[in-house]
Amino acid sequence: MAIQRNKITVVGAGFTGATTALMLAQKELGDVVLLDIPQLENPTKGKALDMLEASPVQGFDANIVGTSNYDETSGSDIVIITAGIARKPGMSRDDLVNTNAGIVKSVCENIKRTSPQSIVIILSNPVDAMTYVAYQTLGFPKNRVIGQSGVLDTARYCTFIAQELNVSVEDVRGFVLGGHGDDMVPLVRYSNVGGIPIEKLIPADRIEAIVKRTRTGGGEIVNLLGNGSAYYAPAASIVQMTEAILKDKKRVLPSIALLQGEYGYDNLFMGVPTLLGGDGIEKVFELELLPEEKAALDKSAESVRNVIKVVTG
Ligand SMILES: NC(=O)c1ccc[n+]([C@@H]2O[C@H](COP(=O)([O-])OP(=O)(O)OC[C@H]3O[C@@H](n4cnc5c(N)ncnc54)[C@H](O)[C@@H]3O)[C@@H](O)[C@H]2O)c1
Ligand SMILES: O=C(O)C[C@H](O)C(=O)O
Repeated sequence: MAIQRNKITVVGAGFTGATTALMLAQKELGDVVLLDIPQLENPTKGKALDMLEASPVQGFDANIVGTSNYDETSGSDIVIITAGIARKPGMSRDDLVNTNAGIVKSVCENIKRTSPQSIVIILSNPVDAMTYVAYQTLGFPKNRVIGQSGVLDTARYCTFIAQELNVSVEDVRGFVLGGHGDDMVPLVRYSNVGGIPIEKLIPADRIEAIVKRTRTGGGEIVNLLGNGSAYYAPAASIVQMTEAILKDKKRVLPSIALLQGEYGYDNLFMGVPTLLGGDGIEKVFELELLPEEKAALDKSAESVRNVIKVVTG
């Protein structure tokens, strides 16, 4: 009996999109359709074919095609949106809002038509506001419209903690709440190494430095690259979320979710701990926060609201 593979569409075949497509195929999470604009159809086909030709060497069974035609994406289980412009040194993610809102809206109009049952994961920046735009345009239930930021921000945070203590990254646990901007909230109190709270292991001034570096982690890479933004860790983050959904793993991962009263916010998309499984965001975990943690989250929420206002008028 033939088992049908999952179908995953990646919109935007640039740095993050192409890297994501390759990682998805390498993990055999499904067949991948990589889509970019018609002017880039041949390079998109070329990237997909090049990836496919790596499959006999690496031993993965997954088809990968490039296209600019949404009909080829139809019936996708998951759609990942990486389309849009990336920032350059000196820019904030919010500077991308007008251009990327137009792009995300047009992409979502097509997805709504061709993959109406899909779960959509948004990467394009400023990602909290772009997830809002996607939700408005798609008209899908909130569990099927998910933004990626927290897995990446948490990965950076955990990398820096592991480096600080010279321990395995596998033993570091923590998470980052809030918007994907410089006032995101790494939750120090909930972070541990092998179960030991990091506050018992790292001096306060060093923790503060790690929190600061996490908040500006995207900018650090932008400044080093000079002409674009991070893509390896962002792609790995999207792939982890996709795997959690396609394998119904019920992972507890931070995602950008629509908040309707949780944490005291209404009608706001922002990063919170979620349960990711076959239905997308199956639950938002609400934690009790100390007054200073809530104040930091309020500040981050305010920044997200201000960007959303730009797109809602
Ligand atoms: N949320 C996150 O954590 C995170 C992480 C990394 C990157 N990003 C964001 O992801 C986006 C992409 O980054 P990148 O490094 O891949 O940029 P990139 O410039 O390498 O690729 C973007 C691609 O999108 C394509 N595109 C533009 N308009 C399109 C449309 N209407 N339909 C289909 N494709 C279209 C472009 O042709 C290009 O190939 C940026 O906005 C970036 O800021 C977010
Ligand atoms: O920093 C950026 O502009 C890209 C992305 O949001 C990141 O955090 O790497």
